Amino acid sequence: MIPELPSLIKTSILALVGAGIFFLVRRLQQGRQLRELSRQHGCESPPSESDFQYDLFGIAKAIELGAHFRRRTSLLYTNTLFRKYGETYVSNVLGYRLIFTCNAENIKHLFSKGFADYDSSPLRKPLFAPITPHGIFTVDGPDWRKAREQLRNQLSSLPKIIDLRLCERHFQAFRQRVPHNGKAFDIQPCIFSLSLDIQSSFTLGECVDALSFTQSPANKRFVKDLLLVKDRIANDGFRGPLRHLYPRQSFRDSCMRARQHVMDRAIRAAEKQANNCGMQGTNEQSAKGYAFMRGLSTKIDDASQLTDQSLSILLANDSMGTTLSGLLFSLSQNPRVVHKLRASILESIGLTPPKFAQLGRLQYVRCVLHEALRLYPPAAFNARVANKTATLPRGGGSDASLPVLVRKGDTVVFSTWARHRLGRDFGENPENFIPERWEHLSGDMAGFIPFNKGPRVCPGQHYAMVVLTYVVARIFQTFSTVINYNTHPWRERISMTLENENGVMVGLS
Ligand code: HEM
Repeated sequence: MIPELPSLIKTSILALVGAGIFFLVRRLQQGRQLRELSRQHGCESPPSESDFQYDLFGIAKAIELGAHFRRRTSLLYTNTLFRKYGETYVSNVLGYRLIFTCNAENIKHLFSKGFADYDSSPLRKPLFAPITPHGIFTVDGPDWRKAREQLRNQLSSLPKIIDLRLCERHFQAFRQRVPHNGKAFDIQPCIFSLSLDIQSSFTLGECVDALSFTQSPANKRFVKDLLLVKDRIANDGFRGPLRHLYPRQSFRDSCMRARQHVMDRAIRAAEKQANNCGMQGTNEQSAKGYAFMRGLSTKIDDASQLTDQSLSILLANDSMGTTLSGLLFSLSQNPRVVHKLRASILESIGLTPPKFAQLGRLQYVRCVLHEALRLYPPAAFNARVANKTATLPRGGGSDASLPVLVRKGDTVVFSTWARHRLGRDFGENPENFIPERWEHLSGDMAGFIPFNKGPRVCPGQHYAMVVLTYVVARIFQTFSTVINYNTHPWRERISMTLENENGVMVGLS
């Protein structure tokens, strides 16, 4: 029977009041539980951003963050806030509670003891899903452990997986791009192309020829799609929920094409693997050399999963570009270091391209790379979401020495950029490029986190250091001077990694 209108209204009002009371009681209960937990762990609140105390819905703060991202001042802005509020403070962005930290103990906690309490996927999954739905960057828990295990063996045996003859071929292609007689050019895009060529050869077993003057239309399209995808992921990361307001068609198209490009090769690798089954040995090391995808196809027979993991490795590639671009920018302003760097390389190994065993001898190359990774960490920011009520060891109370309660769903944003530049972990003048500081410091030291640490540490760390050492050695065996043509200071451009918005204008002679 259809109830009369007045009784329908009455029922609705009663239901609404009931729901309201239920909601209120639950909030009060949760509040009481949180206060109790806070008391048990000795937690105190960290400072909240006072400039936004009346911004109840976090809209003004979101606009402020967006403006800094567009003006390329996000890193300066957050460092200013760390100086103002201390190493840990809280912001409200569009109703989400964000805890910003650059405190060494808090970051160490996220990497180690507190690792299981925090996830990456709530933030990354919506961003990466169209390109790598089940890639290692996108997943947590058992899926992540499985992906990690699959990658571990493929990135561990360095002399087997790194083909220095191939690196040399790519270096020679890079050399073709350097104008003669120290003429000015923007070295940054060449460096990014060099690392993409190295990385695509390594991952797919075929080069995308980003440095070539005769790149095929298919490779050109693939590189263009990858760039668009990476840019969009970075922009959407900053936009948060507002990303839904922006059209996504071209992003989806690029994801689909880039995935298909890699999928075609994954299918071929999986078929080859199936044909080789039963034959002696594996096909990881074919006549063409090692290819990550072929190696992985001995572990994964599903082409879609193989595509996810291989594309993830390609997306991680820019980090080497950031490191070299930051290094060359710093060197352009430090002729003393360039002179010392070249002399140290020539003294250790002379002018012939280094062999694998010789790379470890290049101590000063290691120092300049560590210094570049410190000042220009490719992952300048990172974030985790609490998957249950958890804590951070520091940031609470008037002197920030007490633990902080982190509620389930809160986001902890940690800044590698700030950790590397504020404070005294690295000795005097932390904002300056001084490779000699690494003659007394270790790359394993607690506050140095370009590759993160703990279970989710970058699995490509050692691979990257070998390849970077080779490239730096070859550049400075070949050239003795870096002429500085930069007329603007370094300015952030946050994509999947970090670039100099103004380019890196140098001459090599
Ligand atoms: C200078 C070069 C590099 C730097 C600074 C770097 C840095 C990082 C950082 C900070 C992470 C952790 C991200 C997070 O937990 O949120 C990471 C993850 C990762 N990196 Fe690298 N990376 C570099 C090069 C590479 C290379 C060359 C490869 C592959 C050959 C690679 C493969 C990966 C993978 C697969 C992950 C995901 C690990 C996981 O989620 O368990 N990286 N990298």
